[in-house]
Amino acid sequence: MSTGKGRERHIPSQFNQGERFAMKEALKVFPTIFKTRFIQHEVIGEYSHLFTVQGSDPSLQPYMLMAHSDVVPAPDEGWEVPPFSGLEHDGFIHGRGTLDNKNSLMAILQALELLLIRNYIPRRSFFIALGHDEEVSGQNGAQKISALLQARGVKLAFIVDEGNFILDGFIPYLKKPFAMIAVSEKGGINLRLQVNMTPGHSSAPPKETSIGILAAAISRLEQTPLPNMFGSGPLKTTLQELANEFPFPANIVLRNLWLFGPLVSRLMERNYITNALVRTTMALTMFNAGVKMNVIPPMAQAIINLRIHPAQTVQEVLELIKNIVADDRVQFHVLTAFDPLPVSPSDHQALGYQLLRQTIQSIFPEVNTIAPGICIGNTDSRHYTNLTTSIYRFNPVYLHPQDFRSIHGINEKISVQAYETQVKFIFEFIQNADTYQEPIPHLHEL
Ligand SMILES: CCCCCCCC/C=C\CCCCCCCC(=O)N[C@@H](CC(N)=O)C(=O)O
Ligand SMILES: [Zn+2]
Ligand SMILES: [Zn+2]
Repeated sequence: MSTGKGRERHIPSQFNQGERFAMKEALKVFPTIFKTRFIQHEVIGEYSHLFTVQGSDPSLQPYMLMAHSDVVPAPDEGWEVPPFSGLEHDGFIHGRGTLDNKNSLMAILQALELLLIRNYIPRRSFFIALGHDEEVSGQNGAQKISALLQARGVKLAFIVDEGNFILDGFIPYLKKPFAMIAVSEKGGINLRLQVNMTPGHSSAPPKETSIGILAAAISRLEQTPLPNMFGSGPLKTTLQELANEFPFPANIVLRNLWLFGPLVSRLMERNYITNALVRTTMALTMFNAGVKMNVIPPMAQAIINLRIHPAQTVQEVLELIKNIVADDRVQFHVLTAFDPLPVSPSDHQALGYQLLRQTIQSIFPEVNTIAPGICIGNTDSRHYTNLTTSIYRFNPVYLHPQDFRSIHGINEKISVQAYETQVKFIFEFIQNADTYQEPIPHLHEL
């Protein structure tokens, strides 16, 4: 495909020592961005940021780069360094948000700053949308930005958001890293289960209390995994793209999933991360009950966080859950719910996907395989399906299983080198997006 190389000059992504130091230390604002006349900055929903970078060729359809500034909580326990210290040591920047997703927010702004310092003027317009409430639904950030852009009549060529990575060490026998660009994401349900009972004196307890009834229901759910849905959704494509990276006979197995699918699906469900690719998962994340040690508890509540496989819907999953619980004393309250997202195009005409592919090959020449896949987590990009059918969830950062465990876990960190490379990737990507190639309209499969 044609690249932005057709432009007058391609700015090489080489940064001097001073810039690299500033990049690492840059917790200041980005002065050049804020004084550039073709960049508009707006604050949306009080704390989210929308940058509109006006390109020189208004005939090219704009795209959007996304990130979010908020993070999940991080109690000090278990952390090597205080989770909000931002301490740098051993070549790593430590802290909550260094992988999810402050690294992307800073890298996007840093890359743009470095381009502007070099008198870069984009040909293709683009937006930078930085949400402040991604971890708690995105309703006041991304959702409002999406509504604003829709009201302005904006349509996007594609979106790039967080969601997947360059994966290294996730699959046994696969020694090489590979890039998985998530072309869809699972659906989600936050479900509250509740049992109410008449309180009383604990010296004469009923046969079962609200806590016992709810705990038994939760135990049945944990002992009854939802069906393995291997074979539907982007996973088969992911594995087939990966086949060449595996030694014999694994490569033959992956090239013949029509025959070996059941074997592969059984192997995938053994590991908690790959299991999340083959089924709808349930996680009991909150349990509240009891008022006093000598009072029969009037109420017990539990929150279950479900991530829905692309082959299922919210309604189907709720039905399955109720059948497993099978106890009329347990009440169900759906707090939030959304179906799995549509699959974005990844063929040779998919502009956003091909630009990611091109830039990955340029910045990470050691990565031989780039495959479409699904994001097992959820992202703010789900709020933008009204503006584009091409949403890609990918951050150009190596991720190992222990790094994955640190996301929403403990000891989240990013190496200085990985952060610099992420800046370099975005620096190149923005220029590559200046191609004259335009997206081909994509109709989602029904
Ligand atoms: C066959 C290849 C194996 C592939 C293994 C997949 C490894 C998992 C890699 C990345 C998943 C990490 C998910 C990060 C994006 C999720 C961002 C997030 O935390 N979102 C929140 C809030 C929300 N938007 O719902 C969430 O709860 O998901
Ligand atoms: Zn997160
Ligand atoms: Zn995130």
